[in-house]
Amino acid sequence: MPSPIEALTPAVQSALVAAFGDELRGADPVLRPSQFADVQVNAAMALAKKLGRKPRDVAEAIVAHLDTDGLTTTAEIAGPGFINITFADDWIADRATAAQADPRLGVAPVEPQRVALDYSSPNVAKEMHVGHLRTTVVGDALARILEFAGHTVIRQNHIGDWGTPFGMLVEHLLDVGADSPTARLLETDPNAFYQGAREKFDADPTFADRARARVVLLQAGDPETLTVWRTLIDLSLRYLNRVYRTLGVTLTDADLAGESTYNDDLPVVCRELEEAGIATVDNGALVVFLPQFTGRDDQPVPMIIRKSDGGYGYATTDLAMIRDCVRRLHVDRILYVVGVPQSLHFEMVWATARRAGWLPDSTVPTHVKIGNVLGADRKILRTRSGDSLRLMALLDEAVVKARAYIDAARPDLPEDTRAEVAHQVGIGAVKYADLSVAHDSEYVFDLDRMLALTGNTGPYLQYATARIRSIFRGIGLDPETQTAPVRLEAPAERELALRLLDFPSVVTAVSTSLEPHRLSAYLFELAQAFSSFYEACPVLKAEDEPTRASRLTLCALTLRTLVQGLDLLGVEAPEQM
Ligand SMILES: NC(=[NH2+])NCCC[C@H](N)C(=O)O
Repeated sequence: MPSPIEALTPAVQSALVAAFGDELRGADPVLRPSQFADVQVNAAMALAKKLGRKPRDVAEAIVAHLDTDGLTTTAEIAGPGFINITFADDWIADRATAAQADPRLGVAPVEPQRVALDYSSPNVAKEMHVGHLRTTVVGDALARILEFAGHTVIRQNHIGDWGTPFGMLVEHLLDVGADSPTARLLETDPNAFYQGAREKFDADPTFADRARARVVLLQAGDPETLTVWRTLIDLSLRYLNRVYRTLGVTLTDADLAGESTYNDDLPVVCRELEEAGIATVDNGALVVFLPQFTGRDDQPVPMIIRKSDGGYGYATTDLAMIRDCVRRLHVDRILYVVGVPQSLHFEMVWATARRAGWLPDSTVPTHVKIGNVLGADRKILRTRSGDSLRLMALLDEAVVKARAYIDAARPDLPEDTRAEVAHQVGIGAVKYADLSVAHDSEYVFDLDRMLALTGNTGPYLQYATARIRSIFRGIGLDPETQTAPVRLEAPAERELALRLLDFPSVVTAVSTSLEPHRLSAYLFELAQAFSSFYEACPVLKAEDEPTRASRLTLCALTLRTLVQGLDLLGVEAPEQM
């Protein structure tokens, strides 16, 4: 279902053609939301210049040829040549009624694409930190939004499960035994397991030698070593999956594509690039030089794909991943939800993949850049001892704080309900805070602000949904079955209905721009419009039955839109709070 502005656009385009001829077919009529009307047409300004006429005359000609077939009531020229347009109440009301009857709230599926989505990607045997919170939460919101829009999403969690530290980790696991309490640390406190291995490595030269020999065995595919390595990964996955379940993200073991997945492809990638003359040996390493990427000295920046010791890095793995995604999965798009600093790395990998013929022009790669999470001192969030903050500890703290709130606000709720609501509110607050700022900007991690019941926060929106549910609970009505026709009289009703009709275009826009914070901003505005409506318009005590029924439909549609919108962000909406 097109938004009001989208519905009006073709009519204004036709008016442009009717007034000024065929060369204006397809021209952008520049429709913008306005504080003076429902929408403003700004096309006259630019057109006047082009046509050598006064903007007001151009605006008058557009209005004279405008036929909106009942969609609008007035089109008035203001100032130098703006056209202020008002939508017809009946049209808005009919659309709102139709949206409430539609399980997809008017969101029409788009032309489906196959999208590979690389997100989360933490390292095995390491605690996830707040940086991973963002790559996980933003990636998961994008997965949900793209799927809802109609695309096929192939989630790819590139866990760091390979590399030199695994010699030491495997050797440590062999020493302590897979059933030991130390091994169980991988599930509960992976950093402690890692530290244990590291300390032995630094203190005990024979252990260090064994660790080095183990790396060689691991890379050679020694079956016994691979079995222990597999156990290490499995134990670590219990930790990762616990974080994912706590966060309520949609990643499962089926989405794992660890770095090790591409081991067999890495030599092939190197050989093919060398044979094609794209990579050359330089000081013993195999490197790709791309003339378009130059450093300060104007010399090309090398991208190393095989180190002089024969080892491989991220560049080679990422090249193998592209090659595989295009060949085997036939993707139209590849999205990488990864930190801002990796930007040049990805540009170089894509350029190399294009030259090698692995990335056709029809496949579009995008780096969804993730900004840093800061502490109150505006430096990267760390513990007092300088370590990166454990994600699980932050999440636990958020839930404890939410629990204190709900215990005080709703002592009437049963204990297990309060525990569940505290979880939904605590986790929802942290996720929403992350999703309400542009993904490439930094933000300060502040639990008190995230948990506030006012402002653009998760709890504010969750509370708005709980409040609407309580209206329906009070009269024993199911909001899903509330489909009485919407009628518009009060300005606040009209304002709310107009906002509701924007949902489909917001979802579609976010699925293209990959900016979940625009959905958050929309939901916040919608909740505010609902608040104004609820203050100005009595619902249960409305003056007559059709008005009451209409207002209940507006309440139900608002509830469904907020809950659906929050769900697309991966934020749960408690039944009560
Ligand atoms: N292609 C990628 N996903 N690269 C990002 C890897 C992130 C790395 N595993 C980390 O935890 O820092």
